[in-house]
Formats: sequence, structure tokens, C-alpha cells
Amino acid sequence: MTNLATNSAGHLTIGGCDAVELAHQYGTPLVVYDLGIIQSQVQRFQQVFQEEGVEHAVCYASKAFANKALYQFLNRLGCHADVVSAGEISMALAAGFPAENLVFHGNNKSREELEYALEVGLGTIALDNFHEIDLLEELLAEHQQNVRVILRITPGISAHTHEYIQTGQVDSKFGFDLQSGQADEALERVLANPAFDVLGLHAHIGSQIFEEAGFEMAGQTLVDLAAHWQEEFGFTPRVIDVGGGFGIRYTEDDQPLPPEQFVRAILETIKTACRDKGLPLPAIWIEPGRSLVGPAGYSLYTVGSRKEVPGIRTYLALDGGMGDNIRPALYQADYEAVLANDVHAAVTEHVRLAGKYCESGDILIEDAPMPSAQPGDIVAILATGAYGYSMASNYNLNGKPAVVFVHNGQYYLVTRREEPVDLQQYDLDLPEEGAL
Ligand SMILES: Cc1ncc(COP(=O)(O)O)c(C=O)c1O
Ligand SMILES: N[C@@H](CCCC[NH3+])C(=O)O
Repeated sequence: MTNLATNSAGHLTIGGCDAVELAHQYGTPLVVYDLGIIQSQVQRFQQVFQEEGVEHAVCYASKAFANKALYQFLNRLGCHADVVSAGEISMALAAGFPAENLVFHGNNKSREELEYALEVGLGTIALDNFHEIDLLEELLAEHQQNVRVILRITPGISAHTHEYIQTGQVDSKFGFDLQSGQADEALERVLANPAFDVLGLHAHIGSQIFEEAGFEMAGQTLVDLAAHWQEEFGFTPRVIDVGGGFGIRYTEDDQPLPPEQFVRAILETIKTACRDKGLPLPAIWIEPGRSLVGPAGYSLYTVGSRKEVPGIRTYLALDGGMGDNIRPALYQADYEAVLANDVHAAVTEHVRLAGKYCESGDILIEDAPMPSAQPGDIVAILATGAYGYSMASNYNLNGKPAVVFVHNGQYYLVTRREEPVDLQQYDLDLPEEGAL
């Protein structure tokens, strides 16, 4: 179990705030983020670049948790952001995030989204496919505009992670394939049109990765390609973006590398490869999502029913579940839980923590060692800050939880709970007579 902070009442504290009090004040399920952890993660990713004096950008991958107040906090910390939809762009801008610090990713950006990106002066578009080049060429001509782009390459690297969250292998929906020559063709296309300011190249190999090797291979592959492009097309990249995917600890089985170690490995690989190939060192961009917000998030739930199936197991039902955290059902993701109102109570049983959704697979933790929890107790599931709220649904017409940020003993409501009224829809506007 990670080192958890508690107060004299034995309650879990998050960023100096009593988790049980927050649960009572805002209701459960409740998602709480400790901004101190986010800040420290960001700084750890920035640190090695700063020490080495290397031009860089830590682009937060918003998909992990897109939130207005978070964009504001990250902007203050000097982060850039990766956005993947008009929704994320619009929220970032509403938060005051500078458009020029946004990188627009995605394998099927629509004409409307691209037009919106051009209209707001979005910093960089990560080109993913030929259809997108066609669309952008039309739009750039129409609006007599220029745009900065990077090319997303599929490097042919399989990250050792769940199949659904691998992205760098050849058989992938993302990016220009390297082996078949698509990447060269894409570069020729964009170099031929002066409306494209081609900054450089990008690869993203997957998510929840625990080794440096994949990033080193990606860095090496991108520099090799850059050298080939320089020789073949006289193009020298100003940016190499190695994506995100840095793993975090969910349970004791996970042993993530320190952020500094990932960055050092990436930096050393790219520096050495550039030196070998006689290329100037480009700016290096990374795109951590999970590793910035995952460890900072706590999901608080109230215990409802306890069901004992004699001789088999005990089910403890919580007041949330797959609607606010789909990851266990979708990826068999593991988490740890604690009894937030009595963190130091001795573990006396192993229970299955079930959600409240009408689905047998709505299980948050299959086998959680717990003290004997009773209805009304508050359970905290740890490290839920990434891809929890952002993948939440309204299944069974449950509203999404409220979100609270805590920092130095202060707390801030940043997203209100969705109420049934928020989920209302239109009446059927069908004439009474003769319509069927
Ligand atoms: C292009 C790109 N960048 C960054 C990320 C962030 O990944 P993670 O949250 O694992 O750091 C993703 C998602 O995997 C992605 O597709
Ligand atoms: N949603 C995934 C990660 C997806 C990464 C985005 N490319 C997860 O929860 O692990």
C-alpha cells in the first residue's frame, strides 16, 4: 500500500483535507485530486530537461482527465497540452490555456474540428493520415492560412502492455506506417505545400509502460527517420515528440520507473543518435497523461449493502462503479482500496467491491483485503485519477460524480455532480394523429 496520510481521527487525508469530511460535504461517489502530487509529477518530468538545458515541452495528454481547473493549474506549471477533440480544445481555451501550446492529435479529426483548430490558432496539428492532409490543404487554401504540423509515425514497436492500449505496432489505426513508405510520402506531400510549417515527427507507443526500452527504440527510430529525411528531402526536424505512456503504480505489482529516469533515457538516446547522424538536437516533447494525474486521484464511495454468499465470498456494494471507472471491467485493471474513515483498522477479510450498476461485471476490485466495512462507511479507491472520470458514462442514468481539488489543506469544487435534471432529454415531438 502506498504511504497514506491520516489525521488524529484515523481518517484518510488528501492534500491535508479529511477525505471523510469531503465525502460528507459533496456526497459520493466523489473524485478528489491532490494538486501537490500533480505538481510534483510535472516538475519531475521537466527537471532533467531543465538541468540539461534542452528545449522541451511537457504536453499533458488531456484525454486522461480533461478539466477546466486542471488546464489552469497545468498552464501555471508551464505545461503544454495534447487535445483530441473540439471539446478538449474548447475547454482548454475556456480555461485560458494558450492556443499555441496545444497539440491536436487524433486519427479521424473532422473537417469542423480542423477548421476550429485553424480559427483559434491552435499551436500544432499532429498529422495522422492522408485524408487529414487533404482536408487541411483545402482549409488552408480557403482561409489563406499556415499551420504548424508534426507527422505521427507508426514506429513498429509493440509496448508490453494491454493489447487495447498498445498503439505503436504496425497493425494500428494510428499514424503513417514506416515500413511501407507511407511516412516518406506524407512528408513529401506536406513539404510540397508551403502552407504547412513542418516542425518534426512524433510517435506514441502505448500506455502504462514500465521500461525505458520502448521509448529508447522510439527515439532511435525517429532520429533514424529524421536522418533519412534530411538526406532524401533536405528536411531537418525542429521537434521530436516521443508521446506518453509512462506507467504508474496501481497495486504493489506495479513498479514504475521514476519520471526522471524515463526522461533521461529519452534524452540520452536522442542526443546520442543525433550526434551519430550529424543532426542538430531538436526540441523534445513528451505527452504524459496517466502519470501526471493518475496517482493524484482518489475515488470516494459510500458502502451500501453487504452480501455474504456463505462459503464463497462477501460482496460489498459501493454507490458508484463502472459508470465512474470502467477500467476494471474494460481492461481487468487492478486497484487498491482503503477504509477512509478508519485507515489503520486491521484487515479482517477479503471482499469483492462491487458497483451499483445492473451488470455482473460491474466489479471495482475482485479481491480487496479490508477491515470489516459496514453500510455508511467510506471506501477510497486509490490512483484513479487517469481515465476514470474521463471515461465515465451515464449508464443506468446515473450522473457523473463531483470533482474536488485539494491543495495545502484547502479544497476547491471544480466539477459539480451531475443531477438527474442534467440527464433529461427532449419530448417526442410526433403528431398525435396519423403519424404511424
Ligand atoms: C498521442 C498520445 N499521446 C499521449 C497519450 C497519453 O498516454 P498516457 O496517458 O499513457 O501517458 C496517448 C494515449 O495513450 C496518446 O495517444
Ligand atoms: N484508456 C486507457 C488508456 C488509453 C490511452 C490513450 N491512447 C486506460 O485507461 O488505460
